[in-house]
Amino acid sequence: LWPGLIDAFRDRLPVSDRTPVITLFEGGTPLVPAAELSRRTGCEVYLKVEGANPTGSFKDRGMTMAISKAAEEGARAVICASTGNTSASAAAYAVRAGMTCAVLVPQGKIALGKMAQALVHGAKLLQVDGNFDDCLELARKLAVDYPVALVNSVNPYRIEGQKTAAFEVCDRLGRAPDVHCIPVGNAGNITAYWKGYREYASDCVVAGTPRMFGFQAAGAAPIVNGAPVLAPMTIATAIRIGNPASWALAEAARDESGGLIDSVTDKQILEAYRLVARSEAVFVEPASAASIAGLLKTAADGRLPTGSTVVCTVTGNGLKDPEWAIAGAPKPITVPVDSHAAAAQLGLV
Ligand SMILES: Cc1ncc(COP(=O)(O)O)c(/C=C/C(=O)C(=O)O)c1O
Repeated sequence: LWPGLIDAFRDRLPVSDRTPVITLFEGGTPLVPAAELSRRTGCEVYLKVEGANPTGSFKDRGMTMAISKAAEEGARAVICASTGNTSASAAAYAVRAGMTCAVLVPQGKIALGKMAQALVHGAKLLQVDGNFDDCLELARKLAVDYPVALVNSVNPYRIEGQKTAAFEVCDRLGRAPDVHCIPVGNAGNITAYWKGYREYASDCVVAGTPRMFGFQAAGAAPIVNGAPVLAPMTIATAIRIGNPASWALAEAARDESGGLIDSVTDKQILEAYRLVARSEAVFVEPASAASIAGLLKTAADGRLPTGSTVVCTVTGNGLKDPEWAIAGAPKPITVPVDSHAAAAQLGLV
């Protein structure tokens, strides 16, 4: 039986028997072999399906740690800025801890499923007349001036929780992958994976570390451009971030691992989004498909050596943002209650 993240990796996390364990039994997510992506790239490709976490994204890994440590420190209220998934997760874990939760989201730029989660869990939600970067600046100021604990990925406990995904990949494969593909927004997750891989390698649990391949949306690619993006634009609203809080750490992960950080267009993201659902039966939200789009891009341009073992983290559940699945689908057909009519429409006759 899966004990939840903190108990699964207790000896590798900054917890003690004084740390209350606030958990929704997150982690232990599927590592799904991707036959079609393997065929197309000539590699051995796996998907780390983080949409299978309790609130539907990888954020639960960081939140079980951040909220448990906040509880240990006596916090009664938490705050975060979010493009949606952090707020959904913080709201849920705050309920488990009996804390109040304030979330700051960029006005009109949060997917419906994520907004629903924050609201249904009773978070105090403020829409900020600005983008995510403005929200994070505001959340940081509030956490300094008021008795609320900041649970964004600038909180090191978030990174500690999220690094466990790298442990799970290695435990399941029996080795570190050659390459790990991941979307990059505020850059906490690429930082966390790299930390986890380095820890496993330095403890000789695995022989080596993967090259980290991070991918930003072309309209929100500050690390690729080498400058903040003042008005980030992408349909992948989860990574619509122009000034990542963990910018330097993401570059360190790229450079130390001999990897890369590149961008993919919204068109490439949507193509990957549809491909992975149609061929691997995994429904991810658009931002998550950036890692698949990046896999395909680097395979096509020769930067991904054939025969590599590759893991792509798909970070969020497709149910969070279903509009793009519907927008791209053929219009639904309506038939009378008549089996011949239905058979004809289904091409059975
Ligand atoms: C589905 C999904 N995929 C990728 C990312 C990028 O991860 P980071 O590079 O660690 O930021 C996010 C991030 C979301 C938030 O930053 C937030 O919820 O505020 C996400 O929700």
